Amino acid sequence: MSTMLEVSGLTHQYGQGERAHVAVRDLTFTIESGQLACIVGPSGCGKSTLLRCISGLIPATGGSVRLHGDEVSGVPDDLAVVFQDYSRSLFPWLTVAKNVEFPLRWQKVPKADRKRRAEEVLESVGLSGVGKKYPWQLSGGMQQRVSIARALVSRPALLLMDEPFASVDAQTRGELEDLTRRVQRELGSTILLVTHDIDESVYLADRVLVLSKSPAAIVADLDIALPADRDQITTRESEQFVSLRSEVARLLQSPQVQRTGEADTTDAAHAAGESGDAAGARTDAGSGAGSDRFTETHGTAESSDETATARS
Ligand SMILES: Nc1ncnc2c1ncn2[C@@H]1O[C@H](COP(=O)(O)OP(=O)(O)OP(=O)(O)O)[C@@H](O)[C@H]1O
Repeated sequence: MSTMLEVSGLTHQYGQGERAHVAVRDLTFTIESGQLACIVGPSGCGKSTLLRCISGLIPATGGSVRLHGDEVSGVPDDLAVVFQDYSRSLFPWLTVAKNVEFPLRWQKVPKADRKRRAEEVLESVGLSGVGKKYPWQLSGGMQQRVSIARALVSRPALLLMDEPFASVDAQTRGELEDLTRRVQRELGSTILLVTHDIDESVYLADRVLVLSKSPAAIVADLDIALPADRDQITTRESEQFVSLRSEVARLLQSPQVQRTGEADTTDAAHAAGESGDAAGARTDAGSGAGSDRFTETHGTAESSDETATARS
């Protein structure tokens, strides 16, 4: 496997002087080509800032980001981002097909190719036949599928996903998780996905990076050695899965993660205010309560050394 993304000593500071706030400090990691990696960390720790720096939307104030060897200094052509808020990222005045084609117009791909590729990618996300509709005529889950299709249509070298399923109901969320894994395997995409949801990170990923409170530092880098074929019921029931989610939950409650030199009270209040998702059964990285609930319910938090390898 070749290295797709190389993040070295990445630091981002918002503002200057007394108003300066260091959101991420000295982060170093690599993502291999074809990997699906998830980032979890407490609310406000700097996950979105990290993705914005990787995508070139904001400049790093220290360190560097390289995409297949090239230093990122603006938004690279072969990088795509899926955001949580699909309603704000799709163009309501364009049909679904035109929304999906949009990045190809930018790349000056001929019209017939654009149409064919948009149809293909819509089919791969289970939306063939809706190309002529407008986004606002679709359900939230379908709109997020359109966003994913639009991100994939240009065959990006790296797909960044920032809490992509946080605004849909629990059942749709499961469907979109499965869609992401299927598409990633079929296309061999490299994906870096940020989530608050510990269960989701373990279910989706080949690898989970656990971040500390702001300014974010990498506390653990876990291999998720679950079988490639995953199923919302049997995988989540498996001992290996339960053990891994315990491992991540424990890490998120560890002093290493909770310790914070610079996080302000707003961050702490924000973290405490998070209360898991509508399903009520997930464990939320932004909520100590979620982890307690897990411990009470499942009480089998054994060492997961067999299934998780801490790389750092
Ligand atoms: N534009 C900005 N100007 C100043 N500070 C900012 C800005 N954007 C984010 N921050 C601060 O940087 C820190 C990290 O924010 P960021 O949104 O990256 O965290 P996050 O981990 O993605 O949060 P959440 O999990 O709640 O989405 C927070 O303390 C936040 O208040």
